[in-house]
Amino acid sequence: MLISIENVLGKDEVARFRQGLEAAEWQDGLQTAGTLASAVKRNLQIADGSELAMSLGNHILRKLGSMPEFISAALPLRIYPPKFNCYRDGGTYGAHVDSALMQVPGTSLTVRTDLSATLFLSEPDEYEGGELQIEGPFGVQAVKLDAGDMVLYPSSSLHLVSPVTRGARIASFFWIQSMVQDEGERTLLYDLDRSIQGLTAAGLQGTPDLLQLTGVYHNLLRRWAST
Ligand SMILES: O=C(O)CCC(=O)C(=O)O
Ligand SMILES: [Fe+2]
Repeated sequence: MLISIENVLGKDEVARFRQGLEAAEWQDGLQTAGTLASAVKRNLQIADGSELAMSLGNHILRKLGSMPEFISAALPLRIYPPKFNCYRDGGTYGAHVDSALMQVPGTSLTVRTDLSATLFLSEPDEYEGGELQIEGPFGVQAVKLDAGDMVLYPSSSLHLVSPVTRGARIASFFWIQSMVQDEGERTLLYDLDRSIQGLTAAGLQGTPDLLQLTGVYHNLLRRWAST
């Protein structure tokens, strides 16, 4: 399942991020590419653990923590500290699958990558190309969102970023270990939660049917979640 979440950052926050990032030191993304990725990765990144990456990353995590749609879709257990990348001058990231396990630098913590996220920090008209193309059960989906919006997709998907032939594409990207490892189970829980939220908004709160549906949600979560 591929989910776009709008307005993770407002336009003023995006502008503040961009100011910081444009003045920052960027390094060759190859420095952190695994053997599989290094043949296809051509971009720039901010150093992991830099003060800027940490402070912007923490801001993103705080925002996401208060977003019911993100919590419902990801059921996050652990989140890899957000990283920042930039593609320009033909920069691209060819087809790859993200590594299954990522150790958080400077810690002994390992994140199993269940979900991958890209939070766009450039507006689509600022650059040519740079679509995130994600392979799914119904073919390839090309994603290019407004600045401040984020896409979530299963880390098991083959994906690529097409070459940026004009301007620059700046983004934050990171991985999430979900309490529900199985993509199919997580999708069912997300769909069920959306229905419950919809029925609640329609004024059915407190009715026996909605209570029962809410019970089913929690009982499935109890079965499928690990903490
Ligand atoms: O830049 C993006 O949108 C995705 C980056 C990516 O796929 C990766 O770093 O593994
Ligand atoms: Fe990737």
